[in-house]
Amino acid sequence: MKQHNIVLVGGGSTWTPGILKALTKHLHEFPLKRVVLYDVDEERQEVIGEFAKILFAEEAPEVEFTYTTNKIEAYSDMDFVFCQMRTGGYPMREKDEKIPLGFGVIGQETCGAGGFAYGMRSIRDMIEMVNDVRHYSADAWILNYTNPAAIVALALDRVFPDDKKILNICDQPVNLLRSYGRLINYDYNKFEPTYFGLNHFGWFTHIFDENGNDLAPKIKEMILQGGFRPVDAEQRDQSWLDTYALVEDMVRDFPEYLPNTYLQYYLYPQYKAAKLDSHHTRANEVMEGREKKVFEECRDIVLKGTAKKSQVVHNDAHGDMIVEVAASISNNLRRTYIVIVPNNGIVSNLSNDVMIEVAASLGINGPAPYAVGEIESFYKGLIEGQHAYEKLTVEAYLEGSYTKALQALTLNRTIVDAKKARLVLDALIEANKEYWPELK
Ligand SMILES: NC(=O)c1ccc[n+]([C@@H]2O[C@H](COP(=O)([O-])OP(=O)(O)OC[C@H]3O[C@@H](n4cnc5c(N)ncnc54)[C@H](O)[C@@H]3O)[C@@H](O)[C@H]2O)c1
Ligand SMILES: O=P(O)(O)OC[C@H]1O[C@H](O[C@H]2[C@H](O)[C@@H](O)[C@@H](O)O[C@@H]2CO)[C@H](O)[C@@H](O)[C@@H]1O
Ligand SMILES: [Mn+2]
Repeated sequence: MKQHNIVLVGGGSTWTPGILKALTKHLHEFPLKRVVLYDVDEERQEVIGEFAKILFAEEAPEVEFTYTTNKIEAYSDMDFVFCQMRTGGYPMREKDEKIPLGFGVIGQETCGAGGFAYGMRSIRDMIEMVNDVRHYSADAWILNYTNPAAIVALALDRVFPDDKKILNICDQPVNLLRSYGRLINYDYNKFEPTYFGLNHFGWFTHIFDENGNDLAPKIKEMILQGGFRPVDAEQRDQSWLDTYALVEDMVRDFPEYLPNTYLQYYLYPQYKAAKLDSHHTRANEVMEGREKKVFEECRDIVLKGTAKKSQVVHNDAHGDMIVEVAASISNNLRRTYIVIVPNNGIVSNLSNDVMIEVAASLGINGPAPYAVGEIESFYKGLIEGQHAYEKLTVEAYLEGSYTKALQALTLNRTIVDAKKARLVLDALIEANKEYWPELK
């Protein structure tokens, strides 16, 4: 089996320890020659990098491991680029969440005005990353987690239409599958799901078992009877438990399909905005929780000189997914994952340029998505509105257009009112001066 060279862009991310753990766990199907962590923040990179040295020495000493802030070292001679950057970091995420809430609309990492602001920041760095990678490793696969994945995917498709080796992914569908598995006490690995939508904006239509029975009706029934919790509920903060709990309301109101958790921001925008605390948002929860814990534990591991029994290298769907996707592509395994691809007729009544999230078989030539066919009016209407918002966001960035930015936010279901959209947009422009192009 081929031994791979891989780089993690955003090597100082809170998710890096989990991905590294997944890499060591999957060596049998995804052998490694060289692993590089790359980040623009030297301090973050050093903490995670020093921890990773210990992890590899203990779990896979044969792997050449380095960390760097140098692009040439990071991107030269790579087979896979795993990308998970956050332009502006958590302090900007905090503004994305708090500024819209100050105007009474949803403030969320990837949805609504917050997702718009984050998207406008991510596009610039993501374009730069692809150009750099292609300069130093023309054939590398780029697997991207960077959010908002829907907007990033659309922007990269626009700017690099002929690049067939960029794949945008999200772990939320597989997290939902794991959570359904826990709910009905069934091995989620045996599920065969059908799913359609945009990223953070989709539905499971069926969840088949290995005998061809659709388990979706049973899952919906159980949710209606006893509520819904994430597979790793014991490790979740309260805000995520609240988010999962509201799936019950969505299933009651719209019982046809099983919704992605993120749809609640669009289906109940006023109710959700009223529930969110504009003084203490998810960004605060993460900075006080996951970020603090990951960095403290990594420092502690370095002091102790061992990563054995560490909590920080706990492994979940996030780490597993990106490594398994890489293994499926590299070894032509043709396993099925839910990924983000150009529509090109997969949902037959949506336009070709929509970046849809669907089940696809992943092999050496990339994703081969399974056909979905026609979708019904409710879903088509929601998706087309959201796609128009995403497209206008990308165009606002590429053209430096204030009008398109205002159109995008007005179309977003979490805002709707154009006067409110203008107020939020102006406040976000002020907060993002360092990152966005000038909008005229
Ligand atoms: N698609 C998904 O389902 C999914 C799941 C989890 C996280 N994410 C995304 O993964 C990313 C990381 O999340 P996090 O919460 O760990 O954030 P984080 O801030 O802890 O980590 C991001 C890292 O990226 C670095 N960075 C910023 N700009 C960079 C650039 N241009 N080049 C290289 N590195 C850069 C930062 O310095 C930071 O260390 C975010 O975009 C997040 O939204 C996506
Ligand atoms: O609010 P955060 O930073 O904790 O999470 C935001 C991300 O939420 C989803 O990711 C899940 C992930 O699916 C799962 O593996 C698990 O570990 O928890 C995460 C949430 O904490 C979402 O898919 C991502 O796009 C978000 O960035
Ligand atoms: Mn996601």
